[in-house]
Amino acid sequence: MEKFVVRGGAPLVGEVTVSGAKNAAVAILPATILAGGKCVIENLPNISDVATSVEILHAMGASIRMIDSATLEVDTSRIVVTDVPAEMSRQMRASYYFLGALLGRFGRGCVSMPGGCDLGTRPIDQHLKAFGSLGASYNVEYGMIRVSSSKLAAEHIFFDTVSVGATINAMLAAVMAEGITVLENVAKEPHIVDVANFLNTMGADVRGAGTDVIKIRGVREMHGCTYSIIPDQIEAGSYMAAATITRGNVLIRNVIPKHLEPITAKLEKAGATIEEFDDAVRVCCVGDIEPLNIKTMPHPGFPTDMQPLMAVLLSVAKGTSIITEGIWENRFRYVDELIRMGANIQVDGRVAVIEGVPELQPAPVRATDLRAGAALVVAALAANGVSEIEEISHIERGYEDLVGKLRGLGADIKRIDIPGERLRQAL
Ligand SMILES: CC(=O)N[C@H]1[C@@H](OP(=O)(O)OP(=O)(O)OC[C@H]2O[C@@H](n3ccc(=O)[nH]c3=O)[C@H](O)[C@@H]2O)O[C@H](CO)[C@@H](O)[C@@H]1O
Ligand SMILES: C=C(OP(=O)(O)O)C(=O)O
Repeated sequence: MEKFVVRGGAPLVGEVTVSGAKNAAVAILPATILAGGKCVIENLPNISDVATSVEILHAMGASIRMIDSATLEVDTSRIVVTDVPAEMSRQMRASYYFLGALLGRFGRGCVSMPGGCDLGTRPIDQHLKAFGSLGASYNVEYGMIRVSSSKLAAEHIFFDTVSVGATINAMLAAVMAEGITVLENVAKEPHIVDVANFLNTMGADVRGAGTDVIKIRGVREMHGCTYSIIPDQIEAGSYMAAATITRGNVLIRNVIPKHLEPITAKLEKAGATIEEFDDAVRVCCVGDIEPLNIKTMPHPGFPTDMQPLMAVLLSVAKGTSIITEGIWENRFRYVDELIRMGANIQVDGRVAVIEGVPELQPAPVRATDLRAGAALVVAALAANGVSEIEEISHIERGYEDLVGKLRGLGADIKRIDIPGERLRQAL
């Protein structure tokens, strides 16, 4: 087991470069299956969810070649296996995208119920509804989801709830279905647009991504391509929050400022000064943190994945803030850990009432999920003294080289292996 040890209390200062978006990468890698040929994917983040996706592709018969640390060539022409190994698909949420991609190319696919962050129930009924509407049959048995179809046909699908995963899975399954598929009430996140752009670069005809309605004209075949993944909105937002709470001054490079707007607006209200450039933002903060009310919503609303990071920031605001979680039924599990660090937060269902305290205290804490883990690291950077964050494998699912990037900003943080550290102390 590994942990981060952070000595906090100093402002973050300098420049940091954001990696490619996790939630786009984990959809684009399975989508290469639809090419049945070679794709070169650039700006891939070096995170464990990407490693798992690559391992799955490899296990299914794809050839993978590393071109550089952020670029892979994925050749899916020789894929024969359409069952994703269960132990691999359970390691991440996005393994469900293999279903859509396999169904689209081979008319069949099987994955185990996906893993990912524990945020309460994470149903996949809308994914199955989309597959069913396109003419596939499916069953869920012994934790395995199996889909199959002799011929997919276009359909008009109205989603009952706005779902990132179901929108992407429906696009993957429909790109080669005969006719024009219309998807309504879809998700509009930047990664939805990125996946649609990738599919179009492979020869698909997907229009309207980023709006409420996506139209897909089925094509007979697709082909390989070269594609660069968008920067990670949430990784960028995490550094923005860290710069603000530590009263730092950080230039965050490789971002699309437009994607950050909901985050920028809230951080400015909290007291940060944010300067936008073409592909960078500078965040600095000198004064008090002002309290805020935030409700998480589908894009272009405030992103739920930033919610724990904002809770940390608001725990040292001058007054009372309210955060309402509009997407997940149980995304406040980290609050107990934050309370160990001196925060004053009351949670009632999906609402957290945060009474700002003058400062956070260092403490040993445990990452309960990916963004909760990142939020605790940010809390530790703000707390004067040494904190330890355990269960960091959650964090490493989604943040490339968090330690290296934070050290580049002057943070005192290290990653240690707990048994190794005990041995060193014993000697
Ligand atoms: C790998 C990935 O991209 N993960 C992101 C994705 O998760 P994920 O794709 O799992 O999230 P969804 O957008 O599907 O879920 C949104 C809401 O819809 C509900 N729902 C979803 C599917 C379904 O079939 N039925 C249903 O009821 C969920 O319970 C939730 O309340 O979007 C979430 C919302 O922005 C983010 O927090 C996750 O970081
Ligand atoms: C919830 C998240 O990820 P996943 O859906 O992969 O669990 C996240 O990225 O914050």
